[in-house]
Amino acid sequence: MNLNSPHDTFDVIIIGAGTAGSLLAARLSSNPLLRILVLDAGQNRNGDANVRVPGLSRHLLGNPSYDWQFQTAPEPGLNGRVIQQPRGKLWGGSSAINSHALVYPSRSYHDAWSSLLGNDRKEKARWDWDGVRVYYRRFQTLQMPSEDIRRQLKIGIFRSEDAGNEDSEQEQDLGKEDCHGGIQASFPVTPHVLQKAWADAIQDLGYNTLKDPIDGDVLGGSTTANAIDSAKGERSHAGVAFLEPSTKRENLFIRSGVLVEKIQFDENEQDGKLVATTVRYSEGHEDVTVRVRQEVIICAGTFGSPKVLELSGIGQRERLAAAGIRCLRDLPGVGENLQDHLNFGPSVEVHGDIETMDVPARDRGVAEAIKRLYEAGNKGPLAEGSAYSFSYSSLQMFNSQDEEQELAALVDKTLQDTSTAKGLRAQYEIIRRMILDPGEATATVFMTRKQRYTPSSKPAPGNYMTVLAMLSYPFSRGSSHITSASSRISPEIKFNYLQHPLDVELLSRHVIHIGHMLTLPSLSAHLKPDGNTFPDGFPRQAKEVRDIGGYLRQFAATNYHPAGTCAMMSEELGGVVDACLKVYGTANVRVCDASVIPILPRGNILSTVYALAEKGADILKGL
Ligand SMILES: Cc1cc2nc3c(=O)[nH]c(=O)nc-3n(C[C@H](O)[C@H](O)[C@H](O)COP(=O)(O)OP(=O)(O)OC[C@H]3O[C@@H](n4cnc5c(N)ncnc54)[C@H](O)[C@@H]3O)c2cc1C
Repeated sequence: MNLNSPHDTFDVIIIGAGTAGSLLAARLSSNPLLRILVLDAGQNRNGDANVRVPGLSRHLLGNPSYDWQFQTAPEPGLNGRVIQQPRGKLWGGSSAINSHALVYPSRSYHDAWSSLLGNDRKEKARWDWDGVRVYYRRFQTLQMPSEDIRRQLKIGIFRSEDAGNEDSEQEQDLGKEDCHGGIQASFPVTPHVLQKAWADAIQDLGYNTLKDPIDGDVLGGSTTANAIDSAKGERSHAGVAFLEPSTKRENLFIRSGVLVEKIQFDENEQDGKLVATTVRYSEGHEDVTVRVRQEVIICAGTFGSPKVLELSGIGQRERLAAAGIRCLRDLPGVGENLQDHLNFGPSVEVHGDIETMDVPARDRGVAEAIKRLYEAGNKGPLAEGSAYSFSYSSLQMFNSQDEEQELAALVDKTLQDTSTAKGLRAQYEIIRRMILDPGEATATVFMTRKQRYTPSSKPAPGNYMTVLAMLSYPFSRGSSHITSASSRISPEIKFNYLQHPLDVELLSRHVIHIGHMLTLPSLSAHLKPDGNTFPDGFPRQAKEVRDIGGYLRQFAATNYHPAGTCAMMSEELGGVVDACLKVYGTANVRVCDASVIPILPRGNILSTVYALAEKGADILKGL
């Protein structure tokens, strides 16, 4: 490879054409003066039916044509279970294989994120709510349903962020002002009886606010958006929304099916910082080296980004030595601080005439009819997502004053007994505040219209809804590290799920609350009297935390939200990137993807990844 060839020299090299990488490529390539190269191990599968059709997403997971197929080491807190961690290996990355739900974080979450940066708070790189809120609208276009559906599903009013006057008509105009990005966000087209029942139940509980879900203040919920283009009945992901339209630009180059091995640095440092000069990748059996003039941006995801850094000599000195890699920068935070959202809740049998997703799973004829309906006009259950019914609840919502005090004392005592490093202490203090603040959610509770925990591989008879509590801010932390100098070997991944006692305690308390929700007339009217509850033996109205822990260890599942392995925090707290996404100790290497999220947001994280990529693009463009 002739490195002097102008064809192999780029101003910016983006590693990973996933969720964040595709968005960044689109935004940065709007400047025709920048010659940009995007590298991804996966292929362009934008036209593939399994990717396009929302209801076929189950065919993507565990399939090497789309999925990296990561898995954890046996997890001691989950009875030694090995947890599958799918990650997208295609254009659009994990946004092209995920479950579409679009959920937004809270104002104080972002304010807390910003506090982890210490004094590194530049005006243009602010990560508090005021510094980021506009980006939560920019990546998407809202496709609002009819008035009738909005009423039935109690969908909040999205308003324009910058209209200024709270009362103006424009403010109420469903967010047309700012929401004009490539991702299409839609709601159920044909509301299901259980989705309506959910929205009613949330209202009966008194916490459907009908407020704008993107305004940072919402506690409560009802029906959330999915990243689905309802006009086409197709998944809307970063590969199709951002990367594909940008391929027309002559300054954007995309190389698919190539595995990045490492970044290489100049022998001379600049002001004591490493200067990236080339990126090496393999294409089949050939090694290729490309030169970079300005920036290398790693967007390889929560497992991929720390791996690229470690293979390039940036990470924990001892780990790199053990893998046979020369350490160029000892940066202890690389690959640490791994966290994920875990969920659990009962599957309960509903009346036999309520058609849930169990019916096509069991009955081939029904599945064929649904397929034909889709083929005839991209409509029907295959055109919609599987989870729209959400709520964000705080334990404080259900507690008496005495119970609140008891919870506060328990949290304080447990945290006193848990010794931690400085960075984690700062995070724990934030999580403690979230738990004790009645205005913050401690769990996302959501409903799917199908059974889980089926004892055999075939769906059990009967139709079900499953109500799950997902702990918003877990305390347990793990790591993802290389064990070899070969880029072909997967990292060793350990989450230490439920290792922290408060995770078991808080998730169990939310599961108890699900039992209360199921007694509300709006939901209980749909439950079959004496119907089944899964997992087998689980008490539908569990009353005690001690009754639930064992079920969590055996049945809790991931929501597939791993984050945090290249955390944006001050270096003193164990951070890996600064407020401008730059890796500490380097002059021109940045990370921009879920790995930089220092603490998980209250709910699903896709919107945060898009928002941080939008913000990253503005930072890089000097805006
Ligand atoms: C099954 C599943 C369901 C989910 N459901 C939801 C949901 O409903 N709502 C929600 O909010 N979130 C959901 N998520 C999470 C969300 O999709 C991810 O957090 C987000 O997409 C991550 O984006 P990213 O840019 O960090 O990484 P990714 O989108 O995974 O992108 C990383 C890219 O880097 C490439 N890459 C990695 N290493 C290399 C290398 N060495 N060389 C070349 N290329 C490389 C990969 O191929 C990939 O394209 C889900 C995730 C999964 C997997």
